[in-house]
Amino acid sequence: MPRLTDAERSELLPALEGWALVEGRDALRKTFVFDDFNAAFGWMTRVALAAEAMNHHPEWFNVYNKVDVTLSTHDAKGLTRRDIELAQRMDRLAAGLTKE
Ligand SMILES: C[C@H](O)[C@H](O)[C@H]1CNC2=NC(N)=NC(=O)C2=N1
Repeated sequence: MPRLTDAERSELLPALEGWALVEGRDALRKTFVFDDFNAAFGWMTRVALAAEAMNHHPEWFNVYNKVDVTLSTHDAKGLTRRDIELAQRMDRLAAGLTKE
């Protein structure tokens, strides 16, 4: 899986709501804020099943109602289409559940 080209980056990244490039690493990051732990962990469970089916796994850190997510393709040492796809799926699964 090739890393995203500059052209792909300028097309795909601005379309992602709330995701930002990580400094010093070719990765994307977003913090999801839910009502409570139940909502956060329920979402994580649904994302986990989708991620496993894609064979593409997030780096994430959960405290109570917040989930900090970092996406990167380890095999490619940077961003690929898979990261964009997982970001989109995460956003879709979180639709209507997040605060702000
Ligand atoms: C062996 C297995 O297919 C690979 O390690 C997969 C699993 N999940 C993965 N997830 C992510 N984020 N990046 C990868 O390169 C990756 N590779």
